[in-house]
Amino acid sequence: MTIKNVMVIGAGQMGSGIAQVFAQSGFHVYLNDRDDKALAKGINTIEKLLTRAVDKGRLTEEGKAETLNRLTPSTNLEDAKLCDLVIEAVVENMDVKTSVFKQLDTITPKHAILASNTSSLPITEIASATNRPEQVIGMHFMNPVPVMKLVEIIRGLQTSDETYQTIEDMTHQLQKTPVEVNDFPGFVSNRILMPMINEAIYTLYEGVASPKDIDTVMKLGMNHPMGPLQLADFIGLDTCLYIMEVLHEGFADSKYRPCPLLRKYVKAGWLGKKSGRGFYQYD
Ligand SMILES: CC(=O)CC(=O)SCCNC(=O)CCNC(=O)[C@H](O)C(C)(C)COP(=O)(O)OP(=O)(O)OC[C@H]1O[C@@H](n2cnc3c(N)ncnc32)[C@H](O)[C@@H]1OP(=O)(O)O
Ligand SMILES: NC(=O)C1=CN([C@@H]2O[C@H](COP(=O)(O)OP(=O)(O)OC[C@H]3O[C@@H](n4cnc5c(N)ncnc54)[C@H](OP(=O)(O)O)[C@@H]3O)[C@@H](O)[C@H]2O)C=CC1
Repeated sequence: MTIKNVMVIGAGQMGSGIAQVFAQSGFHVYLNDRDDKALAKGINTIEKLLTRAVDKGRLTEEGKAETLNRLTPSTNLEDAKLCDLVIEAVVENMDVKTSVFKQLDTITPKHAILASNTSSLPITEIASATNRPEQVIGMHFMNPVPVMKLVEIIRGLQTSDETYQTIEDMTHQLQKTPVEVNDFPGFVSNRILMPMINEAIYTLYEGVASPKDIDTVMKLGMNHPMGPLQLADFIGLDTCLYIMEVLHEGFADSKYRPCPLLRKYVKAGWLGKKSGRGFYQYD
């Protein structure tokens, strides 16, 4: 199948990065958000990152202008009727995602593939909100999308081989490396990463060390590029909590219980870097 037009839904940190990578790879991209302000912020982030790429000599001014020309901001989901592929990157909540997929199923052309950038939610359940489960798939990018090479591709129970192959080929076209995984809570990435982050939060909660010292142990002791608490702030504490809840519920195993401190911070609106405060404070 030939994919020309792509819609990315949700202009947050992941959606804007995904839209940028597709536009830089020559696709026409509709970046959709229900909120004008969020959309403007997403486009602004892309412009800044492209300018940085020009300054660093990785992109020409012409390449930057062409990339921006391929990006169309959208607040109308009906624009998806022009798209061959839609990638949903809204909040990590099953009800919100299934509502988006239900609408997309009626709006998009019959051939269109519907992908989710979900971090942990079952693709099979998202697919069941549509009448085309064979064309629904997980396309899980890593944050920050323009930098990270991995895309976890998740097959739902009914995802067809043709859909899988199209998305795998597309991942190579984006200069990323695909890894095929089956539909289990948290897939591979967050089944391993998020319990480590949750354990770091317990380590803080139990007074073992300060946030900075916990992060230093993992950075200097294990060569991680960011400490787990800094990484949690970077991902978003709301997203971390939602993922832990999916693991806890999905495996029905107490080893995945979210740390009470994580819940407390999310309730306080301390969502990490994006809200200005999490385990650290940001200007
Ligand atoms: C939750 C999920 O479902 C799945 C996930 O995504 S989990 C999160 C996965 N991501 C990680 O684990 C990231 C861990 N951190 C890192 O790899 C690194 O700290 C990092 C790549 C983010 C930054 O690298 P660094 O060497 O510490 O900093 P820095 O030198 O400033 O940045 C390196 C490059 O990344 C770019 N970069 C950094 N942050 C960026 C961002 N938010 N968006 C786009 N580009 C970014 C910088 O522009 C820089 O590129 P150039 O200098 O070549 O232009
Ligand atoms: N953060 C990370 O490191 C990673 C996150 N993910 C996954 O990507 C998805 C998005 O995460 P992230 O970008 O961090 O989240 P953000 O909070 O940064 O962005 C989500 C965006 O989606 C918008 N949105 C919410 N509901 C709708 C809707 N119904 N229609 C259109 N737009 C909507 C939000 O708008 P508003 O603010 O108005 O609600 C917001 O602009 C989640 O599923 C997450 O699990 C995957 C990999 C890594």
